[in-house]
Amino acid sequence: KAAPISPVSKDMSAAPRLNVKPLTREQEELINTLVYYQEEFEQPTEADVKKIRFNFDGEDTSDMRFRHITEMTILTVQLIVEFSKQLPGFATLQREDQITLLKACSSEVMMLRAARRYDAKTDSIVFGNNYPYTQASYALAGLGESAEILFRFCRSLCKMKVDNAEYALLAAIAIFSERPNLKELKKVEKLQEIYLEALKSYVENRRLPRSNMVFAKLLNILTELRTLGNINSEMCFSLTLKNKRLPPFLAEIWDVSGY
Ligand SMILES: Cc1nc(-c2ccccc2Cl)n(NC(=O)c2ccc3c(c2C)OCCO3)c1C(C)C
Repeated sequence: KAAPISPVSKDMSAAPRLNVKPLTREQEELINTLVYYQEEFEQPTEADVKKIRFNFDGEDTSDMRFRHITEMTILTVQLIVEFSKQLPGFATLQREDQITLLKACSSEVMMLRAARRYDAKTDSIVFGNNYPYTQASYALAGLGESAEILFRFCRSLCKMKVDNAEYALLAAIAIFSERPNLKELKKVEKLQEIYLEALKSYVENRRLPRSNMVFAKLLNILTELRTLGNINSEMCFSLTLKNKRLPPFLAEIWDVSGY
């Protein structure tokens, strides 16, 4: 019985590009696995979202907005953890390194998820409970200037027409990144290399006519994610100065002292 045609190979039915290596079977499998789990852990369940009290009827204060964002973020970070655990190779790492990677990548993958949930028509980010976040609603929650940077990032990825496979691979590459205090750095780098190779092959074999340098632009996104993640850490710290507390789960995963 022939193996089922995986979605990736289906749209590879066009003639292979000139002197471009086709995706290997393993790379196809890897990408399909990632896209599957990206879908699996895309949205919080209805039940979870219901738990987030979201009745802004009456006065809609900055605090209520802020709390709503923190609760949505907790659900989303938990989905990122579940996605990471399914990544081929993740389970081969020591528990300590798994934690190090998850703490460091979570805000970066959050930004990727925000970009993926960005809707150009309404210029808003539609997280889990289908409540659109505009730049204004971010500002209302007290995240004004960082919202500017986030929305610029979302628009640029939207213009690049980053597809599901590329989002999933970018997330995996961000997860398997060199971070301080890793015990098995070489192992993480080796894993990242596999995902980078798969992304390179995937991009080169994508049929849709796209501007060149797509792979380079996708790698550039990874650098941007580092910057965004760092600004998030600065933001976390500044919140403690403004006495805006983060929920313990986020304070712990993002190393906000004094939680
Ligand atoms: C509870 C909570 N949830 C988020 C968040 C919300 C949406 C996407 C990504 C993140 Cl990390 N953030 N972070 C931001 O909203 C945030 C912080 C700094 C940024 C940024 C965002 C979205 O985006 C661009 C660069 O700087 C926070 C706290 C820290 C307020």
